[in-house]
Amino acid sequence: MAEVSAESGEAVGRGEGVIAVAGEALVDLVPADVAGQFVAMPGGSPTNVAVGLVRLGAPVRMLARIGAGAMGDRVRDHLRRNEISLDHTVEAAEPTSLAIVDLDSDGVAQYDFRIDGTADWQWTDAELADALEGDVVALHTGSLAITQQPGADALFRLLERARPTATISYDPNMRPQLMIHEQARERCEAVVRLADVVKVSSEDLEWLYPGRSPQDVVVDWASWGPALVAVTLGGDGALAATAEGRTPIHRPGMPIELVDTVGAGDAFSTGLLAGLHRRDLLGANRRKALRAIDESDLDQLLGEAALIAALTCARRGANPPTAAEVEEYRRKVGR
Ligand SMILES: Nc1ncnc2c1ncn2[C@@H]1O[C@H](COP(=O)(O)OP(=O)(O)O)[C@@H](O)[C@H]1O
Ligand SMILES: O=C(O)C[C@@H](O)[C@H](O)C(=O)COP(=O)(O)O
Repeated sequence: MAEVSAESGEAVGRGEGVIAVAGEALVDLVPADVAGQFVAMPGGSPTNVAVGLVRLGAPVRMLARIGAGAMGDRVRDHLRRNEISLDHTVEAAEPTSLAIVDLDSDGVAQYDFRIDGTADWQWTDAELADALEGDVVALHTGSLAITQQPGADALFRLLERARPTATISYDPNMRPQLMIHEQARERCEAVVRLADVVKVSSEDLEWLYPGRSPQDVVVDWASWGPALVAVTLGGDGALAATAEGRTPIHRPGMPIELVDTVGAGDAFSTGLLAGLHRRDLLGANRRKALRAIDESDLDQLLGEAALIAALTCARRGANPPTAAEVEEYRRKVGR
């Protein structure tokens, strides 16, 4: 395990290996300051996680099918600008998916999608053949890419292939308007059973299991195999349960001036994965150590994830902070 600095209480040093992230690379249309206008911002839940990880200094491999035309070019530019290689992406002939964002008066985002026949969901096994070559210690996926057919099954087989060597990380990021409830729940539960780390929002759980409390589901899921299950609760922070623990721990949210919640959940996943990477807790050979994470380390990890999420909520769209921005914020507030 990485050493812990007596000064900050944080793990010092860095884990080895690359975090692979698989899934949609699309364009979010985010409401602009001028009423009725939108700003086109490259996004897609897994893409947001990949960008956030690179900005925090973690080595990333992006597995995405990126569409044709100007929108696809924008997405490719976004990845290049964030120093993410296109080597494991597919330049697809199909169009790029669009997510149209609506914000309520509190800045909480709702999504509408244009995804018919778009590039993201057309994975084949052949396109993913080299996805795990080299030192891949974790594979993160979720959201639409693991539920929308025909590509979702190829991605699921990739998770099965990755499991003997890599930590599997999953964010269901449910989109009810695009999913059939029973099928989505079955797929979600199958991925939870394969995963080591699961991050899910309380909103997703309400849709998946109406009437059940997040506390109840999180303990249940943690008994199915994952070492760590975290449930995000919007401004109320997050809950987390471990495979070994009984009572979930709660980490309150951080007070911020909210601009919008676009990418908040992805930023939380980013914080979790970056923290696990830095603590050298990723990779199948670290599974035992990950399962043994203690309560105070877990609490600290949730705090790091909440900070990344809060800083993302404080600016427009899915625009996660860099390590330097996180440091600057910490210096400012004296933490
Ligand atoms: N109003 C808020 N104030 C501070 N942090 C927030 C706020 N809303 C969300 N967050 C942070 O973002 C995380 C994810 O938000 P949540 O809304 O639960 O997920 P999602 O964006 O996936 O729906 C929360 O756990 C919290 O850390
Ligand atoms: O991939 C999607 O479903 C839409 C994304 O483009 C969007 O940026 C998003 O997923 C944000 O998710 P959140 O982190 O749960 O807010």
